[in-house]
Amino acid sequence: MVASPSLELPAEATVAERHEKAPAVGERIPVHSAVCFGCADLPHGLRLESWVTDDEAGAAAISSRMVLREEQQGAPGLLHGGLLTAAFDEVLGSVVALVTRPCVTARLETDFRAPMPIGSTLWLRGRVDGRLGRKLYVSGRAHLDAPDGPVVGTASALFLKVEMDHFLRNSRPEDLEALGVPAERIRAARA
Ligand SMILES: CCCCCCCCCCCC(=O)SCCNC(=O)CCNC(=O)[C@H](O)C(C)(C)COP(=O)(O)OP(=O)(O)OC[C@H]1O[C@@H](n2cnc3c(N)ncnc32)[C@H](O)[C@@H]1OP(=O)(O)O
Repeated sequence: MVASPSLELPAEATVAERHEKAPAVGERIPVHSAVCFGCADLPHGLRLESWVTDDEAGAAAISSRMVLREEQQGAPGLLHGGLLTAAFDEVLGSVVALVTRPCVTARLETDFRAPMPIGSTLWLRGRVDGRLGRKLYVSGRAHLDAPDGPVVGTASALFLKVEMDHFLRNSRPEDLEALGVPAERIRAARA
C-alpha cells in the first residue's frame, strides 16, 4: 500500500485569510449548490448551516450546525460514523472556499471521540490552519448539543486548489449545462 503524505502543517505554510469578496464574520455562508448533500435543504441531505467566525490569528474560520435525524443512524440510536466524516468534508470545504476556490478534498482524517445520539445537534468548527501553494491545511472539531459542548469528533484534512477544468472534464455534461456552462466549453475542455 502506498502511504499518503502527511497532513502535518509545513513550517513554511502561511496564514490563510478570507478572500476580500468572501462573506464577513457573522454572515451565513450561502448554499454552494442546490444539489449539495452537505448544505442544500434536501430531504436526504445533511442540511448543514454555516456562519463565518472570528479567528485570533486572522485565519478563515467557520461554525456550523447539524441536527441528527432518525434516518442517519448507524448503531441503533447513534449517528452513522461516515456521516460525521461527510459533515467534516462539507464544513472544511466551506471554510477553504472562503480563502480560494475551487478546491477539492485530497485527504480527510476523522477521529471519533464519543457517540453521537440521534436527536442531538452537532456544532462543528472548521479553520484553515495554513496554506502552501495549492495546498490548504484545515482542521475541525464537532461539539455535542452546544458550541462549547463535549468534543465528539475531530478532523484534519488537505484540500487542493484545482482549475475549473477539473469539473469541466469530470462532472456530467448535463449537470454542467444545467448550471449554464456552454456545451462548447465542456467539449473544448475534454478535447
Ligand atoms: C462549473 C462547476 C463548478 C463547480 C464548483 C463546485 C465546487 C464544489 C467542491 C466540492 C468539493 C468536493 O466534493 S471534493 C470531492 C472529493 N474529492 C475528489 O473528488 C478529489 C479526487 N482527487 C483528485 O481529483 C486528484 O487526486 C487531486 C485533484 C486531489 C490531486 O490531483 P493533482 O491536481 O494531479 O495533484 P497531485 O500532483 O497529485 O498532488 C499535488 C500535491 O498534493 C499532494 N497530494 C495529493 N493527494 C494527496 C493526498 N491524498 N494526501 C496528501 N497529499 C496529497 C501531492 O503529494 C502533491 O504534493 P507535492 O509533491 O506538490 O508536495
